[in-house]
Amino acid sequence: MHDNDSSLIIDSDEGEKSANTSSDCHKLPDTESKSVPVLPSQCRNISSNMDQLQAEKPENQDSSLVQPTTRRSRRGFIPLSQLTINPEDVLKTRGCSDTEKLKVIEETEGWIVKIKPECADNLKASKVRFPKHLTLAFLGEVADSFKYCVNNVDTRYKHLKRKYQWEDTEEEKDWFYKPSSPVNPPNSDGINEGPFYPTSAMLPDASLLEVIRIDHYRQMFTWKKRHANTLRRKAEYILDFKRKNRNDLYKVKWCGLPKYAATWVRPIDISSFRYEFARKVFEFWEALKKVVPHKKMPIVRRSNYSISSEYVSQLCSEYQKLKRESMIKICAENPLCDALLIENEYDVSGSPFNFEFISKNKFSGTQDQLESYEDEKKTQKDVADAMGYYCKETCGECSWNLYKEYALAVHKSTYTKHKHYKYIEERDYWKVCHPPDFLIFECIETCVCKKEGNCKLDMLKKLRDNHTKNRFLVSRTGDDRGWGLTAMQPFKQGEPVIEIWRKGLMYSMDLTQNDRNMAAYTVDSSRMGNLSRLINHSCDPNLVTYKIIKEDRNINRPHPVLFAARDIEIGDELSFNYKLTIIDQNEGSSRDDDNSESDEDCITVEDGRPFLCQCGSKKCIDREKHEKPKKKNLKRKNDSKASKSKKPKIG
Ligand SMILES: C[S@@+](CC[C@H](N)C(=O)[O-])C[C@H]1O[C@@H](n2cnc3c(N)ncnc32)[C@H](O)[C@@H]1O
Repeated sequence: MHDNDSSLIIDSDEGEKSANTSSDCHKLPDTESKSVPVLPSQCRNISSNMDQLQAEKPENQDSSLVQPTTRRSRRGFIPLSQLTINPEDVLKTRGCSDTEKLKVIEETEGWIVKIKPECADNLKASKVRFPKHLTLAFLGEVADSFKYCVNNVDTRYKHLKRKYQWEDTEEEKDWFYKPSSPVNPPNSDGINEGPFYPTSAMLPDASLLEVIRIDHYRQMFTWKKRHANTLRRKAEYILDFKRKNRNDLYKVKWCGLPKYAATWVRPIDISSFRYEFARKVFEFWEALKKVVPHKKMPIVRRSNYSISSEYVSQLCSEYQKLKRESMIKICAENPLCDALLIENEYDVSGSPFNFEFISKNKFSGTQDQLESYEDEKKTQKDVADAMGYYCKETCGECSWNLYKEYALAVHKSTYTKHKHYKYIEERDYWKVCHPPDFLIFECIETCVCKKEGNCKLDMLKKLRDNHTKNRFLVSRTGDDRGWGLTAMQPFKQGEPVIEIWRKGLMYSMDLTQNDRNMAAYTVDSSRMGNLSRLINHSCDPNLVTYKIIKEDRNINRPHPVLFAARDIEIGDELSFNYKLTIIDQNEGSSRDDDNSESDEDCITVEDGRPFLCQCGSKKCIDREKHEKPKKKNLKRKNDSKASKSKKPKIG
């Protein structure tokens, strides 16, 4: 291990300081041409440099355990990477002598101490007091040598509190003592091997906000900038580079941590995954070459250098592209890979999958209701069969007949022979070809075209058959909208994208069309659903909802399907219009924000819309509300100036 203690301090503010003082800081070799920009060939030197460093590391060093040492840093504390925490000692220092009972501590992730849930009560009984900020994060205050960490955490906590204006709540005081259950069951030795205790299980009665906050703290402490270099985390990619007094610093985005947790490190301080890091450095220079003009690349003889922010943001989007491409490649190369792609570069909130993932609608009513639903379905189908609503000679016959009935009955419009899908020859695909407020009737098994295998009107079936082939990325939006769904393949305008099983805040969508006498049916994905549940609202959406009628030929049981409203590229966030409606309670009138579709399935929330829209589109209904107050002030100022200037002169 590198024994220069000042090398510990590598963060955005202090990295520079340490770089100045350190004598063996990493720098690119000066031996080559002095005016040559730093190019990938030289990056290989970095990697060989790091190989050397790796070799210097004692073999038996297990970085998952903090090692004992007597060496103290110049600042008077022991570098965390050189500390050992002996759980029993810790307990002794806290006056807990019954070590058999209190098998308390698992040491993980550098310096975070996890307390086994069953011990929490014992600790409570033995009156061990933990500072509040530590209890929040489920840390233990373990030894005096950790004091500085505690102070650090304290400062961090105060900062966060100020930043997010968090207030203490009553429950917070109690959080530490709440029993928890680990993720994995104990192994044969009775030891819990779960990687982490999920906050929701740990705090079953905590509100969602509290759970998020605790998770946030826990994560914060795992990536503390000061110790980023000792964390056992892989570098995901390098975001930025600067040279300060001939010392090179790289800004690293760590795997599993948000972008804002990126830290400045010197390669020499990277204690884990060095080879990986060297590769990332190499990739960084490769990517940088693509965006920074040759003239502006850092030259070796310059002792100070930083990349202009314009190039850094270009580099980030380049990385994003590369990352997504590699995700797609991984999926394509592995035909069995039915994994969900999840990406969160913005914060530390956990998985969005707090619902049961299902691939078919489930009926949530009682057995009686289910039976009557099945009976109704059967009757409808029998009626449809008897009426001959299936293709007898040509594909599309069934849909024309059904459409005729529907158009005349519901829309009272004149019927013209109708086609649901149109073949676009030049681009070789079938697209939907009528407005979304009409139902689509698809061919069924009784149809002759189905029997002969030349049906062209069964898009929903194709969508279902292909549902694993359509690739999506679940991604954090980076604003208050939470998670969203991103296309990982292009879709052409009019193509079906995904079957929808939820709508709006309530994650539900009413299906009933026009028969007020029939029981209403709703697709509700609050507890179960598919990926469509994660699609956000937009006032200028790239998806549009169509309703498709299949086997039972029942217009009150359509399958909502999202079709591409325009061409969608890889990386575009998917969105559709929730048709948010405000009911004006005083006047009893409703305002529909989108008149293009019928208002049968609008979300109507009596005291206003369920959320302020943050879709960011030019057509956003809440755009004005998000505009910076500065502008308004400016406007007000201008107005008042104008009104002053307009004042008629008296006399
Ligand atoms: C069906 S969920 C969509 C997935 C959701 N973003 C998540 O993380 O679970 C609908 C919720 O997402 C949020 N949301 C969706 N679109 C939004 C928008 N345009 N502006 C603000 N919030 C939005 C709202 O909180 C809404 O209740």
